[in-house]
Amino acid sequence: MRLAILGASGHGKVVADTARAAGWSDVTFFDDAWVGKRFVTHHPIVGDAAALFRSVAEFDGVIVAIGNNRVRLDKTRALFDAGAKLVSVVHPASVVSELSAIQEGSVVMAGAVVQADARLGIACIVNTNASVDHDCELADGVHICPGVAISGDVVGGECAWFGVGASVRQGLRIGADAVIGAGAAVVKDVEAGTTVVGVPARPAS
Ligand SMILES: CC(=O)SCCNC(=O)CCNC(=O)[C@H](O)C(C)(C)COP(=O)(O)OP(=O)(O)OC[C@H]1O[C@@H](n2cnc3c(N)ncnc32)[C@H](O)[C@@H]1OP(=O)(O)O
Repeated sequence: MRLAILGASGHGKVVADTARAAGWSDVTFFDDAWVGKRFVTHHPIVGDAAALFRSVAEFDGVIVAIGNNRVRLDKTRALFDAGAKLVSVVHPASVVSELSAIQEGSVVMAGAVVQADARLGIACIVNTNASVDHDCELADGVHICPGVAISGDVVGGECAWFGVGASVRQGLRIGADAVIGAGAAVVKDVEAGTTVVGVPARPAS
């Protein structure tokens, strides 16, 4: 089973490791820095993004491992349009409810938990030891960083970024492109495009 990963960053390294644990036997990277960088750990980088777009048919699965939410989502959509078979990668040591739904191009890292009736769009990241509780709706391109706790019924807008260790009270609406700072405790809705930090979280000055 051949998996192509676009993005040879530290995040890409963890996606590759997660994919291997999930049963992908052959992992190949593409990255625009490939001329000067030929390996991520022992996985080869064989070309740039354009090379992947030319060769999508050669892979059983394709996923984008770029940390920037907008870039990851844009590349994922473009690869879909180019006919790539986008796949989700779920670590076997995560706990994902069979009542949840995770769309293509998303990744769930080791130790993460996704509870019943949670719904995740395309190109989402549920990072190491994060939890997404029941009935959450996360739009395309959301990143839940390591150790984040999202309570039940939370809505995360497109490309919202939940920083490491943040907590979010149940039932809140987090707007598109919002940024939740590391360690924040979110107890009110967050407007689209707003950065909030602190306990309780308030807009960053
Ligand atoms: C596997 C992985 O690595 S996944 C990646 C995980 N990474 C993260 O989760 C990072 C989350 N990012 C953050 O929390 C960032 O600090 C942000 C986005 C909130 C702000 O970043 P920047 O805009 O670069 O802010 P900057 O670092 O310049 O700080 C500006 C001010 O805000 C304060 N501040 C920054 N982040 C926070 C925070 N999380 N909580 C409280 N205060 C903060 C700083 O102390 C600083 O205050 P000062 O002006 O009084 O000195």
